[in-house]
Amino acid sequence: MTKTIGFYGTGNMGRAMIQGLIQSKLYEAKDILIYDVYQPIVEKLVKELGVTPADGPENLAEKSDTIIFAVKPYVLPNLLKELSQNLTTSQVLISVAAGVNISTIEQALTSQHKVVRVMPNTPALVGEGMSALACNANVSESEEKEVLEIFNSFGKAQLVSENLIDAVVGVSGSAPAYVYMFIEALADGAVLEGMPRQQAYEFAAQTVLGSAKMVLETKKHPGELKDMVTSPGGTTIEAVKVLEDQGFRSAVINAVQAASKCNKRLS
Ligand SMILES: NC(=O)C1=CN([C@@H]2O[C@H](COP(=O)(O)OP(=O)(O)OC[C@H]3O[C@@H](n4cnc5c(N)ncnc54)[C@H](OP(=O)(O)O)[C@@H]3O)[C@@H](O)[C@H]2O)C=CC1
Ligand SMILES: O=C(O)[C@@H]1CCC=N1
Repeated sequence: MTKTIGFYGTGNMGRAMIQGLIQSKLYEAKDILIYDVYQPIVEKLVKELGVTPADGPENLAEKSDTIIFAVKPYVLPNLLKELSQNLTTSQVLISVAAGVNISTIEQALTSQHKVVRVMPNTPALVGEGMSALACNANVSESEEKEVLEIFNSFGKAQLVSENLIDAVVGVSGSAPAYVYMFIEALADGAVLEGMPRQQAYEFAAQTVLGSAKMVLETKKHPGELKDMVTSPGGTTIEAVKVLEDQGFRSAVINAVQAASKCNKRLS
């Protein structure tokens, strides 16, 4: 029998996962049900992607085998309470909301529900997401595998213990934002030196992509890869010194910690 997956919330993160899932071909677009309070976004996704709009929130709960909640953190507990009569203990309920603990979700429903807390990121849209998953005790091993398959379909996914989700927010959930800032800043530097802006974005983004691939594929320590670029008395060490003088590393470490702390605070 064909399995269905439902999404509450089709904003930035919801859309990224939906598009990633369709591109991966794990689900056919018609088997993806969506519900969002903002109707224009639903119409747009139905038209552009061919997903199925639910006839209201209860209808989505009743028709979906697996459900992903991609609404804002403060919306989630009330939404779960509203749906408590429609959600069953055989469905796998996945939340991507920052700062919402598994126990908060269980309290809004019952401790018998199958709950998975996930922290994904928006590169899911292009099949290069990074997600961390934490499951409650009601999720069976085969269901755990199915959820991993969903999140691996648009990138990479790992099971973690729930207490690591705060670190995950800092290092990957929120991190695309800092990487885009870095790309923008790299390009601004090239523009300052006279390169046209569009060309500068391509040089900067491809350099970030290639450097990330080197870390993942060579498995070398990032410091060793840095040293391979840094010729004695050369251009790179001049740039490295400026970054160290201006607190680049500690700025990034503090940023990761700030996002993690905020995630803890939200819970
Ligand atoms: N953006 C990101 O990079 C990441 C986000 N997340 C998490 O994903 C969740 C969504 O974030 P994001 O996509 O950025 O937020 P968005 O605001 O872009 O999307 C949320 C959508 O949910 C809609 N919504 C509000 N209430 C309901 C409801 N009761 N039922 C269905 N839909 C509803 C919102 O409509 P309206 O705007 O009209 O309220 C909006 O369209 C958050 O919990 C966030 O913590 C996790 C990892 C990364
Ligand atoms: O900024 C946020 O709160 C969400 C969670 C991780 C990325 N975006």
